Amino acid sequence: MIDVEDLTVRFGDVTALDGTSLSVADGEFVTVVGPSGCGKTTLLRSVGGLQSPTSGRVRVGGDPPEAAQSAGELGFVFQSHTLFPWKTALENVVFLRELTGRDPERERARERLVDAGLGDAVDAYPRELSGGMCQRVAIVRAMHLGASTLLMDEPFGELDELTRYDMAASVLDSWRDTDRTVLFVTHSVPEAVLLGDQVIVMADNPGRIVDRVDVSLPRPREEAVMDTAAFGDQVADIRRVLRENRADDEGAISPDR
Ligand SMILES: Nc1ncnc2c1ncn2[C@@H]1O[C@H](COP(=O)(O)OP(=O)(O)OP(=O)(O)O)[C@@H](O)[C@H]1O
Repeated sequence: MIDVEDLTVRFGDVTALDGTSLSVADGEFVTVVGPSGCGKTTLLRSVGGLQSPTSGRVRVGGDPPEAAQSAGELGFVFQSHTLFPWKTALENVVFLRELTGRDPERERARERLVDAGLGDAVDAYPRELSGGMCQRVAIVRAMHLGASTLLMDEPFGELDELTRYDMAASVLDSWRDTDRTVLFVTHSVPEAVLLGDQVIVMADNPGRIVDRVDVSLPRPREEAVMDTAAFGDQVADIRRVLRENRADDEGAISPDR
């Protein structure tokens, strides 16, 4: 359970988040879209305890985020991977479990890497892998940690179109199997609809939540759902909300994405 109450974060004159409240129930997959600079990353970082609020309160599973993090209950995937360069892909994946005193489950970790199309990369170091491959390792690592809450900030940004949807399918599979809570930031409205139970729509100047849209598509969702009229309607609805709340043209989300 994620609980954000009246959260304001200011950086000097910039109000990155203005009195934002948000509640994500256990097991929910909530996606976040909005124009560049509307505070999506700041929201995620605040939930993860990486950003202190100017005012307001954040709780994860009833605890301050810092406590949830040290208990290994928070997993992160950032826009650019944060792998340890001196560890192989497999060692990177098991490390966080070791750090939090859990069974590293090496064989399961190896299987996850193979399932993510990284069978040949298990014993490779990050410098030997492409940016997209490293990002996939980082996603596998977050899944393998088994944290009850997963915070993902544009995790597929560096991936090509096909790999993006393979990874989306693997994140959805893993989420369904473990029932964890996910807060997922993306610039892509179709990706937000494909993945989310709900889509949080944000606006900028100041950064705030302007809508929360239920995604009424059945699960499990395959990529083919994106070709249906119902999917197109949901995407169009969210794009309309984005346009209606656009402060100006600068930095606005492209309606084609
Ligand atoms: N550490 C910081 N110091 C100063 N300003 C910051 C800092 N972090 C974020 N900001 C500002 O706060 C606002 C929100 O930034 P944030 O990165 O949260 O937006 P975003 O929606 O994630 O953007 P993007 O989609 O481009 O990643 C922006 O105006 C940004 O410049």
